[in-house]
Amino acid sequence: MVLSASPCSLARSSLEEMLDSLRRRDEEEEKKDSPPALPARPASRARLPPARRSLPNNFRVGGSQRVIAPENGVGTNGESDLKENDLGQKRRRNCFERKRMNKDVESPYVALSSSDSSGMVWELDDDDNISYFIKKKLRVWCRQPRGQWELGTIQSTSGEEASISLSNGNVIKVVRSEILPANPGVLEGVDDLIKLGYLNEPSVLHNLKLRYSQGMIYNKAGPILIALNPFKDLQTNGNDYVSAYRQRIIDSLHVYAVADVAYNKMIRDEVNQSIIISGESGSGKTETAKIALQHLAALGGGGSCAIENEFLQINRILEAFGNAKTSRNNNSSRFGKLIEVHFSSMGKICGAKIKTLLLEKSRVVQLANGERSYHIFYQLCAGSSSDLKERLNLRAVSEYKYLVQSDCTSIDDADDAKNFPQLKKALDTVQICKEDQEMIFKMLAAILWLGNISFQVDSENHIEVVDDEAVTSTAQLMGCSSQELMTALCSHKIQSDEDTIAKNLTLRQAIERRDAIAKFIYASLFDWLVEQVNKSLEVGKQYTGKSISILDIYGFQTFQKNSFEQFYINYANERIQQHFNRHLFKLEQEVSNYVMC
Ligand SMILES: Nc1ncnc2c1ncn2[C@@H]1O[C@H](COP(=O)(O)OP(=O)(O)OP(=O)(O)O)[C@@H](O)[C@H]1O
Repeated sequence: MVLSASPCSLARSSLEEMLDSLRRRDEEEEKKDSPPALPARPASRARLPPARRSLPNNFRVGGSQRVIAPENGVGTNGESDLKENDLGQKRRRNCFERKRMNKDVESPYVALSSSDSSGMVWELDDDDNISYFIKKKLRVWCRQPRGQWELGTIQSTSGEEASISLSNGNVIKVVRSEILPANPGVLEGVDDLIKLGYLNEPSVLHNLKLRYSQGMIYNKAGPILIALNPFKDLQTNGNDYVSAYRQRIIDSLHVYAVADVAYNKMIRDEVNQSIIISGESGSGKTETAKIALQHLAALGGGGSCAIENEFLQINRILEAFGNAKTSRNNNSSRFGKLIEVHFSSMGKICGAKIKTLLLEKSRVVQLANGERSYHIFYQLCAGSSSDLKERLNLRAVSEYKYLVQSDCTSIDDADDAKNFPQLKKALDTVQICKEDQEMIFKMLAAILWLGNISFQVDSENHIEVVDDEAVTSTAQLMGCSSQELMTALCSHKIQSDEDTIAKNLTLRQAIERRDAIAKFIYASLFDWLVEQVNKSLEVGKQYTGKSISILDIYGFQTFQKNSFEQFYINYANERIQQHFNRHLFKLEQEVSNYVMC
């Protein structure tokens, strides 16, 4: 999962600014048929990766391959310098491919003559690289047949193959293209990936894994924070930890640092900030967003826990109505959210706004095996009082077709019955009155009963609704007559200039109509709830124009059958990934330019 803080304009949401800027540039791109430019980034204070600083000043870029090499030639440095240069140079090489031999040299660099005014330019030569690695017994990564990477040292080469002695003592043969240079031990477990001399896939994964095994879930990649899901409580959050962090008793990498940077920049530079959280489903985006929000509440809450508590209760509502168990995550957010926290000129929280996007409506009517619908349905069935059950004619989960179409109705470690009264308390906190709460539960029960409505086809191929308890309960909960409901489910009205013609639906169309009504009710209910939450966040607060936004949308998804929803979700993720790539690589490019100047 990746986090980054970036400033945007004052008046508008920073995400809106970012998306607008991307849109504008894409339009230009279409015209020019050239890659879109980057969105605005901080002009100053770009943190220069330390690895760059270790490059000698006399490094030049040679040839069209843009290979960076030392100007002074072979053997001018000692062994350590060579290794250092080696690290600086080869970070962009992908593998030891066969190229050209120069037997006279001691180092992996080979001199090439150049017509450019700077004289000699140096280029890495891969056979010499390998000789150098063999001679110095430097470690390499080699890819195993099943795709995993193993650490070893090259013993010898023969044609396109190399013999690698693995750390467990085995010797294996690997093709050269499957060998990558490994970083020296001194770079093991660096906190910033940019410090790695070789920035290849196994080196990055090894570094993350090593730190993870030592309980360090946070890593940096330049200005980006990489948070790994610990799947357990590491006791690195909470009020005690926040105050220790603020007093600088603890200064290890943390989401708090990202929130701190965003907060300080907003106050100092008076520029709105965004924290963008991206990653695959179950990687910990929502948890990370909560931790960032908790820290912002501590920074801007003026010592009071009220705002923190309010965020907690709002979160409970959003999770009940917007989260569900998926095959990857027992509490997966099935919607995206942008939380805008507003601050006064003194840096105190003076309001917040939640914008939600892309709620997965299809989940209400269609479930994959091992997955559940939205938590609220199970909470309502398990936790409502007998009075409420009677008013809603509510049954057990097992009696509703929408809920039993998957083989999963409960979650380990989650108590639906216990969560329901807590949800009602949260609804009270955001000032949703008892009458409105009753209406919410009525709508949920109506959706469940709607799913139980079935159809039959008569001898003349006419479709009819089976007039049973499902129809009467749905109609009663919706506040209409059974006949009105059955007509709406079976026929389609076409309005002509003079007349209204009723056309009978086919069985498939009727089922789609029924499901569409259920999805529409749920999506409208969700939007209404978010509106109520925002109203409660607005009470007595004044918008000052200063804000920090946290974006948390659910990750990429591919199912056996993908719909327009997946297209939307994956497209949104693509754009965020694109922003991340542009942000990171543009920064790299700037540093390159800086080094070359
Ligand atoms: N920092 C953390 N500390 C402890 N547990 C965590 C942390 N981050 C994630 N988890 C665990 O992993 C689970 C999944 O995390 P989370 O719901 O945040 O993932 P996500 O990336 O938001 O997934 P989705 O995209 O499906 O919503 C959490 O329910 C929690 O059990």
